[in-house]
Amino acid sequence: MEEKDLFGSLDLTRSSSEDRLNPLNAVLAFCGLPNMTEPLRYSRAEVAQKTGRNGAPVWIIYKDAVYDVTKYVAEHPGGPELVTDEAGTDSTKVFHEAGHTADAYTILAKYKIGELHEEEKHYDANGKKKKIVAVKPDGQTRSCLNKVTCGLLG
Ligand code: HEM
Repeated sequence: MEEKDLFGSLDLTRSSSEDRLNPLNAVLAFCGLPNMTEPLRYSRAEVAQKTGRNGAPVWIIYKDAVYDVTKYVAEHPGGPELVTDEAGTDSTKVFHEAGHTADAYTILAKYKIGELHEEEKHYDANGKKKKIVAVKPDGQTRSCLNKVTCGLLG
């Protein structure tokens, strides 16, 4: 019987350079399984549908990561409503301001299911909040000095 050449028969055109360097990903790709070292990505709109209502699960966002806390809701020491009220939302501020101990953060980490798409993230790779730059429509981007000069010149 002809023996399969695991790495030789891989379609390397479909994998990234990182995949090719990581033997685990090469094996997963060979078996037609998803890349396990990359987090699953979700959009904010997708998370917004996971409100816990009508049988939907309870998902929250905390610092750009997505958590499915459906199974934790009933156990929540502050009562289930505090969590379900936030279902489907970016709960970063609320979760932080609730004054949770390190225990709560450890528990939360166990429910992580993925991350937001890169372009929807609010934090950079160092965990710092990104600066949101407001883009003004054309014609409104003149600096103050420019505006004063234009004003003086009529
Ligand atoms: C997102 C909305 C949430 C709000 C507003 C909230 C609020 C609170 C409040 C007010 C308490 C204090 C309860 C008391 O002392 O009687 C508490 C405790 C706690 N919460 Fe939450 N919580 C939220 C989500 C979560 C989630 C998602 C987890 C974990 C997956 C969690 C884990 C805990 C734990 C372990 C405690 C016990 C005290 C501690 O270790 O901080 N909470 N929460």
